[in-house]
Amino acid sequence: MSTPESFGTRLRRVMDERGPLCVGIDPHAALLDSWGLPDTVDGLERFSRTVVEALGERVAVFKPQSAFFERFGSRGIAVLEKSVEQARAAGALVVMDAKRGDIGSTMAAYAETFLRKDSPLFSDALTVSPYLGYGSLKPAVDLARESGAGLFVLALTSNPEGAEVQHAVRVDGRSVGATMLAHLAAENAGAEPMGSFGAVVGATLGDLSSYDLDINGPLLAPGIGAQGATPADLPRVFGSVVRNVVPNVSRGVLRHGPDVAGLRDAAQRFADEVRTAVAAA
Ligand SMILES: O=c1ccn([C@@H]2O[C@H](COP(=O)(O)O)[C@@H](O)[C@H]2O)c(=O)[nH]1
Repeated sequence: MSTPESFGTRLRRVMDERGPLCVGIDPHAALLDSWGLPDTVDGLERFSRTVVEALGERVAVFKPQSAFFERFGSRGIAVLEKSVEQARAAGALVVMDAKRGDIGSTMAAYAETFLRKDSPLFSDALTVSPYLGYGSLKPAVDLARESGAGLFVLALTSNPEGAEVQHAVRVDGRSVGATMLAHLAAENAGAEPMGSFGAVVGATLGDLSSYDLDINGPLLAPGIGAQGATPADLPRVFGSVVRNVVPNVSRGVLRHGPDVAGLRDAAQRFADEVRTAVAAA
């Protein structure tokens, strides 16, 4: 059996071709309403299809937020499956934002759901929570390697509440967030052009120079737009690893729909601002 091309390799290529922007597919009830859509499965389907059709051939990555699909039950999950398929068919990579994390034996089932090649919800990468211990993620790490998929591990999240856990200092003097980054650096050691095991690090967090963000892997950076960060913040937050950053914008783009030109213009504006910021770094 041939080894699949790794997520890190595929991500680097699409970032080089399209720029690094990741657009979130977050069908909030308020957004459905502002788009003139009902808060129903039909509204969910029209919203998601519009986003993918507008941006699928332009952005590097889509990040569907699973919660907004799950709230509609099995029919919402069916829309999510279709959206993933359409996004991947358009050449974008899909990072499923489901933030899964559990004891290893259950984690293995989550991994089967999102990281097994023939699963209906197979995604190029999955967000995972390491707060049952990094080692509990091993089934997902192993299956991601086998499938050529990736993970984004919550290390330093964009929300202010995350600090009480992630900045907590262990007996060895290292913070919890720094420990997660160190695990990821070990996972990605020697990978070229970069590893497949990324960290979630909020663009909202200001100066992170006390953290070693050089994990030889991608850094998914939510927080731009609705949460107040801007592309211009990226060099200050990420320093020398800014070229590994996948900046995520969800509501900041989505609020410009349902007009396709509005969505495309908004995504292009963010993409241009990211390019300018990264080039100047
Ligand atoms: O630290 C994190 C991790 C994930 N998210 C998710 O990203 C988007 C952000 O949406 P915006 O509308 O651009 O604020 C959303 O799906 C979050 O669940 C995050 O914000 N921070």
